[in-house]
Amino acid sequence: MGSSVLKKQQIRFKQLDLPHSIYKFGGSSLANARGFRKAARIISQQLKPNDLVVVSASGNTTDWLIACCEQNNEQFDFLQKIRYHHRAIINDCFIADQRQKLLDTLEQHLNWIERHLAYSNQGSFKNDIIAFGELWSALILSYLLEHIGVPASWIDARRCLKVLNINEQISIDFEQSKKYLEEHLKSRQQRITVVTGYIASDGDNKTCLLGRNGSDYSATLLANLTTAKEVKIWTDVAGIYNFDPNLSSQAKPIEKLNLSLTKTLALLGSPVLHQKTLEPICNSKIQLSIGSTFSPDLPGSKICINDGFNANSVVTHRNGLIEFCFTLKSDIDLHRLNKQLIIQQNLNNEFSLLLKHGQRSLRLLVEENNVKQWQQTIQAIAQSTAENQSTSTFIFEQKRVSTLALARECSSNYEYHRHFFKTFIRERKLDAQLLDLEHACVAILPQPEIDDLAIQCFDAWTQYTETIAVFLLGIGNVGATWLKQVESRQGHSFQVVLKSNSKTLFLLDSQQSFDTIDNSSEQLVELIRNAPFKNKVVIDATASSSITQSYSRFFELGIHLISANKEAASSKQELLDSLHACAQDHHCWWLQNATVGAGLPINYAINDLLSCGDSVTSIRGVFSGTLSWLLQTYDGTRALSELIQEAKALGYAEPDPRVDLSGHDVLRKLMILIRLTGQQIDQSDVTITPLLDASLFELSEADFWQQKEDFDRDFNRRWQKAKNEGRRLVYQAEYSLDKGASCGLVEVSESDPLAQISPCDNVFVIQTSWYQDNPLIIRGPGAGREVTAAAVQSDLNHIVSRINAVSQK
Ligand SMILES: Nc1ncnc2c1ncn2[C@@H]1O[C@H](COP(=O)(O)OP(=O)(O)O)[C@@H](O)[C@H]1O
Ligand SMILES: N[C@@H](CC(=O)OP(=O)(O)O)C(=O)O
Repeated sequence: MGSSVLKKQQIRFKQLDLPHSIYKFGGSSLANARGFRKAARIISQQLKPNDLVVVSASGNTTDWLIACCEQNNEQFDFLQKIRYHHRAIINDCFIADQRQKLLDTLEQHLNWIERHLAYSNQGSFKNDIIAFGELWSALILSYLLEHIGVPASWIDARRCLKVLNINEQISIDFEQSKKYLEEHLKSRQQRITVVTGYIASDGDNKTCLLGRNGSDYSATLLANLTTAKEVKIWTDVAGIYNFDPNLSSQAKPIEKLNLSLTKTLALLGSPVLHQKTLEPICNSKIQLSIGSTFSPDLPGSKICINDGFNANSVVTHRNGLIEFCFTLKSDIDLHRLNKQLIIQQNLNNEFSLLLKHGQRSLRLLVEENNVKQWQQTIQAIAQSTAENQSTSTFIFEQKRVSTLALARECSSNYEYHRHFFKTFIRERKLDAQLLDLEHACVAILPQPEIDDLAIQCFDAWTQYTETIAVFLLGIGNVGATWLKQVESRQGHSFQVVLKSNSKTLFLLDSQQSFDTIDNSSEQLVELIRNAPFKNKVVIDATASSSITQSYSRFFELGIHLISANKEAASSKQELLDSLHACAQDHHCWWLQNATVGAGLPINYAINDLLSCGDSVTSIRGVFSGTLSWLLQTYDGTRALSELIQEAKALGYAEPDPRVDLSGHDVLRKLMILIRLTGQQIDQSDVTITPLLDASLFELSEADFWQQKEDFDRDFNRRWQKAKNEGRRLVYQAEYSLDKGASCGLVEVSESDPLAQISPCDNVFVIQTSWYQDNPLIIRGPGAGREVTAAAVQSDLNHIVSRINAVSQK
């Protein structure tokens, strides 16, 4: 079918009043009179004249019609079932003449079926018999619409959906279908048309079926042919859920899902949407959605054809399958076999999955009902390719199985899914074959029915995704120590799911490392975004400014943040304000207790005072644990440079110790505290004097160390002078409302609280309205891996309890 034909037809169609929407009501929606009434109400409220409605056979009618065609003595019981089922609907929906007319028509049709069932060659009428299911639904619904005042008519799709039928292999004849459809559209005169789904006809007007559940396909095909803007599939559940909602009340509908997840679900045999249904809309702008006939106000699911990835996952299973194993005596034509698989999958909406194949063996999963047909197909393929037909005999085994799968929307970030799924199977000691598909982990289990196991899997997955997931960025001093602390305790209500250094990301669970990914890249954010956890917390234990560039993305994605990294908190006021606003807008918490005073509760103390109505008038203190250690340890016996190296080795100093020596680290902490008191400040507002001569900080690190003799000598002189005067050298940070902010090396008396500290201590002297004459003093270790890691943990504890409080609401 040339695409030029399609285009030409579309231009012609534009002159007609084309349908905007096509609604499809499935058998589960139309299973009873209530369902028909609900459908009619939705149509009357939402559709416009010229729109189309596609219907399936009511409830199990198609199954019953197929059963009627089986050669056994239950044929007429099934016919009776069909009779009572439809009579009940007609009697409930209509009165008087309309009722009688429909009952008469039904009876005529049933008589026709009965007569044809008696024929010896009834096989040739099988499709005509099965087609009645859709016909009755169209008839009843169009009458019902008229009955409630909606102008409507119905059409047998065999008059407008034309197929090419070559050796029972059916393909859509777009040209003919458009021609007949156009004729119909011209004549419908502002009425809603109800079209029978699932059925079509070939060039000889013989009835052809579009495969089980094929009415969805009829709807998307009609949308393609008429360039409709939307297709909505109405069923008995409100969209595609993360698990079969009829099996668990905990299953949640997915509002938006992309085509790859939808296709994966179809491949795994989920009944909601079939592969073929998606074909006519794949490269179009047609909006496909799914909603519930019984709760039409619920949002339902939208299939986003061109949309990116979300982090949706679905637990899906399929009972009643047969695993086929063939060992052939000659090579099989795999190309032909694959083609046949696609044909049977696509045209008949049959489930089948080729598990494994060699030249002379293959394993295949198929539906229980189709075993015979597959056996014949494979035998035929094997025989046609064997050089000597007698050698093509094969040994064939079959096993009843079910499949359980965890499908995911994105193809990256599958480790979490895989880890969960493997653990789930392993812990239950299930005898399963595991299969890794691009978008799903699949287990083939030797049981014919696994509903209970699927429910357990869904519950376990829900629990797994609801744990609070922690992503640790930076496994240097603080990060690695925090991790050790976490590992040494048990019973956490969070789970560390990723750790990273500047080059590599590790998923902790599986001990797998990813390819080298730069931390600053959008890839890291994507990885965290797509991780399948409901509550996510990032710990930034890096000293990297590039990570801070991702902060706003984290907040936009609803991810909470703990910063031990001071970069963002001490950045430009304007930037900081926008980050806080972003966190607030997205209901995210951003805690930074570890940025100042290591584990000392300085942030919490100030926040508490402010929240009680106090106000801070001044803060003064020693904020650098490193400088505190250096200045308290220095006694003139060892050179300053030697002590600097030792501080680095002990993990007190920043990776480049000059960040400490320049006073820059103190400046950042001072800014963070001032901002915490509610004041605005930028770097240019702070007077800063480095510990050593300012020119030393303009050198490269190597050149800096070349100057050590000079700076060791200068420092010793200054220290000696203070000592001689009975004073102590401290690196002080100071801020007051009237004098502003500064930091630098000062001499203080022995009785000053800033002098009364041990090496490594920080001290904060805080004056507030209420602590004016006798200031509040917080003193204790202000550097060191353990205490800083504890500060991170303290923030995490706060976030965890807030998340838990919110989820209990
Ligand atoms: N993940 C899922 N989301 C929604 N429905 C599902 C899911 N898995 C299985 N189902 C089942 O699919 C059914 C809808 O498909 P189907 O019976 O073919 O509908 P219809 O008859 O309307 O075409 C639901 O009733 C539900 O039990
Ligand atoms: N009635 C047909 C076609 C169909 O699409 O049905 P449903 O919409 O109920 O899945 C079948 O049962 O296969």
